Amino acid sequence: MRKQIVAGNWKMNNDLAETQELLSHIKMQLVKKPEAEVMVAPSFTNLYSTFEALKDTPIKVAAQNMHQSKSGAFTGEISASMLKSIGVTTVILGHSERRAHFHETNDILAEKVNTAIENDMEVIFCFGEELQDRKSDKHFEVVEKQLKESLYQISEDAWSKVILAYEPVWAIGTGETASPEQAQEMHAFIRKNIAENFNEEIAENVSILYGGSVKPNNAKEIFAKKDVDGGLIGGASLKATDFIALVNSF
Ligand SMILES: O=C[C@H](O)COP(=O)(O)O
Repeated sequence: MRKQIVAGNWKMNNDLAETQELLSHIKMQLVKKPEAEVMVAPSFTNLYSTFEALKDTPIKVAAQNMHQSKSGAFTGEISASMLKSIGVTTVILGHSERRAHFHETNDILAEKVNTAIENDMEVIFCFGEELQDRKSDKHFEVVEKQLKESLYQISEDAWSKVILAYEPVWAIGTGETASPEQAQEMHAFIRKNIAENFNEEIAENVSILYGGSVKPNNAKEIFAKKDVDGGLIGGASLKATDFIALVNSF
């Protein structure tokens, strides 16, 4: 049975004090044990304090990125072992903002995925088409290429460490959401593609999150779709009441 997950990607928002405040509101409002697995991904500077603050809660902490190399002369970068040394064992890879602004290609992402798996880390692998891809009816092709070139090199065993996050770029931070039907159609395509390239069991067990302008007023309908196992949330995860509403949207 695959997991339902709500993950908040805080992106480059919130300093230390703001992070502490958001965390205390989230903790206060999380009154019942969530049915879904809950995660938050703060900035690197707030990772350790967030990890410490959430120690006694069911909320997991994820990093927003990681370098593919073990160590070395990579000024400004963070390695898998650095994350693990502070207790963080989940990392978001392939977010469209990393692809667009930091030139992360499918090849680089394949290396990052491999490094994370070698380090026994859990990966939230993000992918999704741009607006022109959808307009020209290339969205399935683009998504398949992203998966094939960055993820399908992993072993069957490694899939237990993978969470997928389908995020159509045209829906991120734009207020424009994929319709529940569009999300379901793509998630079903992804699951079928995994079954064809690996097997049915892997395809059935992998959680596929949707991301892109998910808000408390549209989450229930999207999360109710058969192949949508939760969401990777940007903007709405920065407000405790909205985030908790999303956590309770199943
Ligand atoms: O990682 C989260 C996604 O980029 C979605 O962001 P958004 O909810 O602000 O559209």
